[in-house]
Amino acid sequence: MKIFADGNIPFVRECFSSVGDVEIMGGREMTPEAVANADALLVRSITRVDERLLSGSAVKFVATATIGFDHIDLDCLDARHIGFASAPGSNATSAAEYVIAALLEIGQRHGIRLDGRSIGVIGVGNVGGRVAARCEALGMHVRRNDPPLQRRTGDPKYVPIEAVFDCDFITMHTPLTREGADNTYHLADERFFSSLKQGAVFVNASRGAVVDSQALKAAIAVKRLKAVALDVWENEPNIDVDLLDAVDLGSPHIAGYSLDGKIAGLIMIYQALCEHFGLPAKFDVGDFLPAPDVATIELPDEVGDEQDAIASAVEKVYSIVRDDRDLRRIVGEPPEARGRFFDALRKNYPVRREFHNTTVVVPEPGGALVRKLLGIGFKVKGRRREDDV
Ligand SMILES: O=C(O)[C@H](O)[C@H](O)COP(=O)(O)O
Repeated sequence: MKIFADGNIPFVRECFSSVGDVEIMGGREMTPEAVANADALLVRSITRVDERLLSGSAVKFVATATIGFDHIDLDCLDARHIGFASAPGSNATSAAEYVIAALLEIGQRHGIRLDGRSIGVIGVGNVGGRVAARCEALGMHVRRNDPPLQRRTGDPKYVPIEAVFDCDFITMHTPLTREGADNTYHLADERFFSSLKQGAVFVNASRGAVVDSQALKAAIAVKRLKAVALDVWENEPNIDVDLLDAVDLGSPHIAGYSLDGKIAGLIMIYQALCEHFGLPAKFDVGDFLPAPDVATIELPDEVGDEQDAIASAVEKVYSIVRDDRDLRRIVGEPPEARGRFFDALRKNYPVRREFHNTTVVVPEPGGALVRKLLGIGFKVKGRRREDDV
């Protein structure tokens, strides 16, 4: 079997060589000619898989090592009887941890206490659900908006979008869809931003085109928004550098880029391919994940301010400030090189591990600080042996 794979899927050769001949290429190099001989295609979000790419090929199976699959034309795959798999939830914890890091960093910069603030989570699937749970653990009042889930479950905890407009924070986690009742293209438009509370904080880690960039820039310019964190952009990799200049935190679509999330995605599509072709799967996540660099963080005896302590623990494991600083170097590049720069930041992204790999050692077990650390995903342990949490 010939498996053509995006080389930015870590360990893709090591893993898939066990079931076929692996040819590695860049996601943007997957042209109809290049993939004509493939039996299986392994892609990421930057490769559009549609009739144009597949016509003339013998591809029997397509997998994307991502949660989102707006880049895949599923009708085309159906019509061609091509099997399909994505990696739902694989990097959801990573994306949720990005949001927590963004909220804490914005909180520190603007002197905002998260405890007691309200946050509207728009889109409550794998990522949004995890964000909501973590925000609640931090003492925030969470309002969940997800019309398809509301219709499916009838659960009153899902509120109409108008009910989140007066939240202190808004965070976007919908898939990108361009048609139907739940169309999310430019969901955050001029009307959306003008309905928000004055001085709201806005985060987008879903897809760039869920937000109308012009409307967002206008909302920042008139100070409707106090702070903005953007991980995703319209027209990636050719992003709007004026918008980058206007936001507090910008990053190159890496919210889901923890090594844990990437390996989980790899294994999900590996197991799906094996199942599709009736082959035994011999690898699991544990075969590729190394020990974490930051296994423990010791808090001092005098912990001081709780939010400062949590922000500092998060910063030691994941520095969103470093991601922001790295992306801002894009403005020093000539305009025609900026897309390559954005792609290169993603390709060479440093190893980042999820919070559950780190144990925070606290002076006293129990209490609000411990509950919050556990709630956002850390392991926690008391300083004395008998103080295990
Ligand atoms: O949809 C997803 O899984 C995420 O947005 C993911 O982080 C996209 O990453 P990439 O396609 O660059 O691997």
